[in-house]
Amino acid sequence: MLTHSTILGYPRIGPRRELKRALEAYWDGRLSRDDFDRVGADLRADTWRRLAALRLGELPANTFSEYDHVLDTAVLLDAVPDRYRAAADPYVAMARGADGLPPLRMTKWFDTNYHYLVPEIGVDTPLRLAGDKPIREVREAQALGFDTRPVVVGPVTFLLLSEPAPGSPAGFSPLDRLDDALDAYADLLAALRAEGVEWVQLDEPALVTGEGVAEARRAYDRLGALTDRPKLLVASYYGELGDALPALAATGIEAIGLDLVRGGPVDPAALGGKTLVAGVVSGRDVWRTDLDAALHELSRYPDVVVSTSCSLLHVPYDLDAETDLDPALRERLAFADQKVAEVVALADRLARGERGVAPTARTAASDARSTLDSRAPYPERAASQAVHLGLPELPVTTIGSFPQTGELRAARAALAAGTLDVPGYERLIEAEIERVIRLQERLGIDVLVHGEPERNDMVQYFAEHLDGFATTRFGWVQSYGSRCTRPPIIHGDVRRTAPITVRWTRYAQSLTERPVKGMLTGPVTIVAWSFVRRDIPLRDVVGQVAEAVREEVRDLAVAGTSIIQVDEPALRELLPLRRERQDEYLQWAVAAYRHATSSAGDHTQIHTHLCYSNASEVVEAIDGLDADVTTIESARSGGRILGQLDGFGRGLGPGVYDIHSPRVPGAEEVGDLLDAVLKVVPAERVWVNPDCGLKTRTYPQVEAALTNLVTAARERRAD
Ligand SMILES: Nc1nc2c(c(=O)[nH]1)N[C@@H](CNc1ccc(C(=O)N[C@@H](CCC(=O)N[C@@H](CCC(=O)N[C@@H](CCC(=O)O)C(=O)O)C(=O)O)C(=O)O)cc1)CN2
Ligand code: MET
Ligand SMILES: [Zn+2]
Repeated sequence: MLTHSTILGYPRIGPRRELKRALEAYWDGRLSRDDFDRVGADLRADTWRRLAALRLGELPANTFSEYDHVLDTAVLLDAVPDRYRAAADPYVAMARGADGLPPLRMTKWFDTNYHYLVPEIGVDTPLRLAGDKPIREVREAQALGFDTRPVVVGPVTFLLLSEPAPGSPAGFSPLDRLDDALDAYADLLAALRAEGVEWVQLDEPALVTGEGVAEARRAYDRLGALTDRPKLLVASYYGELGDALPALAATGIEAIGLDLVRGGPVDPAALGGKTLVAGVVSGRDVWRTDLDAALHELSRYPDVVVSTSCSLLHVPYDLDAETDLDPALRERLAFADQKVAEVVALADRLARGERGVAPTARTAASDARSTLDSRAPYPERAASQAVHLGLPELPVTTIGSFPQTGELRAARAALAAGTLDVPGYERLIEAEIERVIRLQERLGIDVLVHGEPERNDMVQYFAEHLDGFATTRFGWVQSYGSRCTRPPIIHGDVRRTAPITVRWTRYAQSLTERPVKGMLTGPVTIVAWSFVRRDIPLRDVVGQVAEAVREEVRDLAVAGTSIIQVDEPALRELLPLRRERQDEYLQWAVAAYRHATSSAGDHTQIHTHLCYSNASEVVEAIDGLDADVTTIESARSGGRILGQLDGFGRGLGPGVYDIHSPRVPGAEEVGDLLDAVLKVVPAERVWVNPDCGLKTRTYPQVEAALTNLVTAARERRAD
């Protein structure tokens, strides 16, 4: 049997973002491959030592990644599209693109703010054991004296998250290749057994969506029946297994991981005698666990290992680093290391025969805010906006942010350290806004932005200016590759006490005759990218934030802002993973957005922006937002969203520049994407814009790319 405590995974970016810095230095050629590898090895060693020091029973391995664990799995299985194989570093080329080669598509990992690279699987994509990363990590741990349980994305989830390679026959699905994948997994299991590995964890979070149940049965019947293999833990998380639980329980695997925080309790008999790896400590929030309630739940199962509900990838490392937090709030919090300590404490108490107490029922009843829709129907608004704005056909705009330069970040750090005063900081921000305005005028952009230089992050910035939020100094969580965020903590009622953005928008507008878009983050996104209080329903928290955004929209409009963009890139993120719960969510999420924007008059043009959203799943809801203009990610997915937007009756800007790659698209490439848009959407409603904000890019890249956007738009206007 397993020892009695474990975790499904641990953060990997480093407590001070060591991996981020090393990655960026390695990509820039400032760090050698050897030195980069050493940073990774140190992070892995520190992780195992830390977990052992916290007295965790069973340590995971292969939780590290140089970019993304789904990409790691594709490389492990040799599922590398041919076009990348000749690149100097195929892994980096798939992640970030290389000369002339766009990267793989990137999208959200389930309902989290983590993003993975989407593998492409075709009828004859290789699926064979070609790599040895899990084996290397196991050996590395052994050399340090630790026996570990390697964690690998499971075959069903891997294939469900993949997309058909371009040119696949109609009706082909990557899951059709399950048997080939299982051959490779069988080889991997044999190889790990040969290393003396006792347990392997195969992650199958995709099963909580209700898909892949029959395939999971087939996969684990087959892997379970192998004789030359370690014991198998199949881990599910982010929800309940539903029908997949009896399917797994009927196979020959040894243990099942359940998310008991999100999934709720199961009948112990349903486990078919397997060990339960019981996820009772939440990996999705920063709240302390109710240990008595968790113990009560744990004591229902005969053969149990205490665990986290999912990997700790989504929470910061260590609360002890946050010395500035209000002590009353700190008492309620637990980051990764505190959660590990909770798991260990629970295992100790369980071993002593403690049984805990049932939790008291939570209060629920939601008093959803009703929308005060005051805007006229779109055609009327559009007419009044057209007169007011006088824009050319195919107007060119950007999504909001311009490059966040090292000087800006350093200035913010200096402001926080007290070595730069507020007026000095504000002068710097104004200078940056002026630079951004002049640049856009020079490039011939039609609707300008102020560039968001004053914002550390589009959510954290608003959190810092609203009551009810706390923010952290070191609470970094990986979003993708080297990019991280510090999710704010919503711990009380949210309220706006003063205007937040009006000053900067007004300043930007004072510099130019062209319209400057006001720029706000929407209520769903602010909540989705924060850690949320649990004592009131989510929709009520979103309702409070919507009210705050509504006040800001009103103040911007009163200040004369003629276009206001309210971003909702996370609209799909909070979408329940199971279909049957999705409609209700979409209804209140859309209502919150409409409430937030309802304080604008009809002549104020409302824009919204979505990205990474697999927007196809929420097209109707996007329509329901009723924004006058919607800018949406499209370039990186080859414009796939276009097929679904023909019914969309308002302004539309499918991105024609993939800003997530350092690659600059030529005017012709941009023109081709634009032509594809013009085939589906009438020209008078098409906008020309990048996929997302430009904050992660450099000025030379941005200048070159936007020049090409303007060129492509002007050529088509002339036609
Ligand atoms: N919250 C959130 N989620 C999102 C997005 C987003 O924009 N925000 N976009 C999508 C993609 N995800 C992204 C997530 C992060 C970043 C990003 O660029 N993050 C920055 C950090 C942004 C930030 O908080 N910056 C702070 C702190 C910067 C910093 O590193 N400061 C230095 C000190 C300053 C120096 O000398 O450089 C330090 O702390 O060590 C600031 O500007 O003030 C990064 O990883 O580098 C981009 C996209 C989806 N999810
Ligand atoms: C992740 S969506 C980003 C929207 C934001 N306005 C920006 O341009 O950065
Ligand atoms: Zn975006």
